[in-house]
Parts: sequence; C-alpha cells; structure tokens
Amino acid sequence: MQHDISDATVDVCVIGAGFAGLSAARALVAAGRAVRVIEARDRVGGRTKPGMVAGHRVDLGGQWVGPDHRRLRALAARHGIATEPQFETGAKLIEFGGTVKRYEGLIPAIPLLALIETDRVMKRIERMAAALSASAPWAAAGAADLDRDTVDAWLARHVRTAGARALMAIAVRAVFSAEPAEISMLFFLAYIRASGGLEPLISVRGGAQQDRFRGGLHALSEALADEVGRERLRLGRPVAALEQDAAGVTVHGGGEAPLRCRRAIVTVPLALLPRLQVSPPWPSLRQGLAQRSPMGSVIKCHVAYRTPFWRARGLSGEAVSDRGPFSPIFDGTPEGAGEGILTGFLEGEATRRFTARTPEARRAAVIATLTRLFGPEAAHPIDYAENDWLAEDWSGGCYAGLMAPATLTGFGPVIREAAGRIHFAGTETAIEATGYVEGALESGERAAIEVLAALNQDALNTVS
Ligand SMILES: Cc1cc2nc3c(=O)[nH]c(=O)nc-3n(C[C@H](O)[C@H](O)[C@H](O)COP(=O)(O)OP(=O)(O)OC[C@H]3O[C@@H](n4cnc5c(N)ncnc54)[C@H](O)[C@@H]3O)c2cc1C
Repeated sequence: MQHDISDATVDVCVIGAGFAGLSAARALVAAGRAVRVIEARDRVGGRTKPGMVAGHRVDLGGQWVGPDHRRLRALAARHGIATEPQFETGAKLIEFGGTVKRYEGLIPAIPLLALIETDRVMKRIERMAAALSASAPWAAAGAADLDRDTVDAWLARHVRTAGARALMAIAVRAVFSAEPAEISMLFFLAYIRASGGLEPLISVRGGAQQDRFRGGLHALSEALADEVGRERLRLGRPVAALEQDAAGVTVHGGGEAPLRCRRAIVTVPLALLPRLQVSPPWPSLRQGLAQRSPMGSVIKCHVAYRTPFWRARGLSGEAVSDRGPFSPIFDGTPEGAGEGILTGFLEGEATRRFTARTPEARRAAVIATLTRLFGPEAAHPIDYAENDWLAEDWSGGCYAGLMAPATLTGFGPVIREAAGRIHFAGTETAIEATGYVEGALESGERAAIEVLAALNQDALNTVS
C-alpha cells in the first residue's frame, strides 16, 4: 500500500529501548521531533538488567563504567547517580596449569618466559590496534590479511609459549565472551582500537572495570527513559516487520495497529536483524553483515557470602582461572554492605557447556571454581543469582556482536549505512567504545544526527 508523507503518525520510530535507542530518542525529542520507541521486552535497558542477591541490588548485565565513558558519566551526573570504585585492594588470584597463586599489581604469577612473551605480544597488539582507523578499520594496509586470520591462528603463529597463549585466551574471553578461534584478528584489533587499547579493556584502575554505579547501571536506562518521556515508549511490543516506501516506513508488530513514521532507527543487535521481515529486503551487504555477526556467549553470576571473607585474608576478590568454568571474578560487594559478593562470568565455550544444564548444576560448578580459588569458605554461599544471556530471546547472546574472518573487510563498510529510510544504531555500530554502553550511547547520538539531517532534506525535497 502506498502511503503519503502526511499520514505519518510520528517523525521517527526507534526500534529497541536499550541505551542506543533511548539515546537516539532523547536527541530527537530535544530537537523537537515526534518520536515513538518500540521495545520487545517489558522493560527498558536491553543488555543491562537489574537483579537481587542477598537483599542487594546487582547488575545481571552491563555493570562497569570506564574513565573515558563520558556520555554515560554525564547521564549519571544529570541524575545524581554516584559511582563507587571497583574494590581492588589486596592480592589477586590466578589458577594456572593446575595451581592457584596470589599476585599483586598487573603481573600475574605465571612462568617467567610466558610472562615476558605475554608482555611482548600485548605491546605488539596495542601497536597494531593503534595503527587502525577507528571508523574504517577495513581500509588499513594489510586489513585483508588480518581479516583472514582468527585470533587463535594469529596467536599460534606469533606466540611460542603455551602459557602466554593461555593467558591471551583468558583476556580474549573476558573482553569478547568468545574463544580466540571465533573471531577475526582484524575485528579483535578494531574493537581494541575503539576503546583505546587492550590494557584499558582488561584493567580495573584506568580501565573499563574502574567504577560501578550505586544502585546499578540498569537504573541509568530508567533515567534515560524518563528523559525521553515515558509516554513515547511502548514496551512489550516486538516489532515483526518494517515496510518501506518512498514517503516513509510502516512498523508492524506487537499487537498494535501499524505505526507510520518518516524515518526509523533500528537498534537491535545485528544478529537479530534477520528476525525482522523487511520490505524491500535489506540491501545485500547489510543482509550478509547480519548473517555473519553472531553474539558472544556469557552467563553472569553473583555469589553472596555472610561476609567478604577474602578481604580479611588480604585478597581483592579478583581472580582468573585457565580451568574455569567461572572466570574472571571480581569483588561485587556494594559499598557499605555487610555481606560479601563475588561476581563473575562463564564465557565462550564454558557458557555453551553450561547453558543447557540446570541452574543447580551451574551453581555447583561456579562454587567449585570459587572453592578452588578462595578456599573452603567459598563453598558456603548464602545466596546466588545468575543470568544466561545466550538464552535471552531479545539478545541472542552477549556482551556484543562478534565478527568471524572475512566479515569486517567484506561487509563492515555498510555497518552505519542507512537502508533507505531505515537507519542503524546499537553498540555494534559505534566508533568509540564498541560493545559497551558508552558505544551504545554514541551510536544513538550519531543515528539521531543522521536522521535529523535526512528529515530536513526530506522536507526540502517536498517543497521543491
Ligand atoms: C553480562 C554482561 C555484562 C556487560 N558488562 C558491561 C559493562 O560492565 N560495561 C559496559 O559498558 N557494557 C557492558 N555490557 C555490554 C552492554 O550492556 C551493551 O553494550 C549495551 O547495553 C548495548 O546497548 P544497545 O542499546 O546497543 O543494545 P541492547 O541493549 O541490546 O538494546 C536493543 C534493544 O532492542 C530490543 N529488541 C530486540 N529485538 C526487537 C524487536 N524485534 N522489536 C523491538 N525491540 C527489539 C531488545 O529487547 C533491546 O532492549 C555487558 C553486557 C552483558 C550482557
């Protein structure tokens, strides 16, 4: 059916009320545009989610904020939401090659040769990432060669000691919730480039795990939804189809009458795009990109104890293990709480192994890892909470979308390209802090600017 531009109900329809969708909507509302945000879940926040453990509010999804995440910090400041530093006083633990060791600072207690090689390879990776353009990593000299390799294949060729390879695999899992064999070397470097380095991605102080929000990160998505205006939000309404013609876009689904808009912004992860019926079909490279951008695999768990007993033993609560399945681990105790909480992840292959098991089996495996690392006191938690993101229908995995070899060079250049009147946001499309809430906010702002320019151009075209 052909529609006229005058029958548009709103200027812009935003699909998805995660941080990207809400940030786009906020900017459009501020510019005086009529906006509707349509969200499949019955809540805002997408990959952030509130939970409770031992009576304390915790984040079941995204949690930390880095020093450079200025948009997220500005949002918190506007709402008087304070941060607290991630607790890191004391020694860290590493389980490596069958033994558990304590260490202080950044240098883990592993054999010297492996340590020297890890340092060398980290520096090389930092240099390679810094040489890429953040907005067009596919255009770099040698990009095709890097995009032919998985991280695993590259490490196998360039790292000799098994210890350094194992340590790098722990870092890859921690950042991508994927195995090194799953992702392209070029994608790995581009993701690092977007956050200013690998060290900032894996660090607490000065890095992506530096601070948490009092009351949880999810509360900031609620604050952002308030800024957009609740009357503009439709929750529990999965969009099923987008029909585009010369004058606008008709949005179908969620048991409501079709909604007509001049422009749409789709913020769902690339992997979920094929679930939307679109007419006309997505441009072929967009379709190919969506088919080749799977999500990572992660289960996040919080384990509560009567006290943070590890602190009394001079431990920070931070730990990693090459055996798993629960690694990495951080002290997740909220400031001022009497109880202690250890927060950590099953990532990549470990998630795949445990997603189909019972919650009891997962809990037992998590506690077994904690007991090996922190001793017998860890065997007696008072509460446990988890969230399997691989099983979340409207995410399909987390933390973010990944790219296997030959994707970024073959399909990447269209990642931020509009398909007619449909524009794209979402942390996967971010130039800065891709994969993080900060990236989601940046992508929403960028898409809003793009749409405002397009709406102005549409208006000029109508007049002329
Ligand atoms: C366990 C975990 C830990 C993390 N840790 C951190 C961290 O510490 N710090 C950090 O910055 N980031 C972290 N992240 C990543 C961060 O949460 C994401 O980068 C960010 O939330 C993505 O926002 P987004 O708006 O791009 O996507 P989403 O949040 O995925 O938003 C997309 C929205 O679209 C909706 N949707 C999907 N399909 C449809 C449809 N058909 N119709 C309507 N709506 C639809 C979804 O329900 C969702 O709400 C973590 C994520 C997880 C899961």
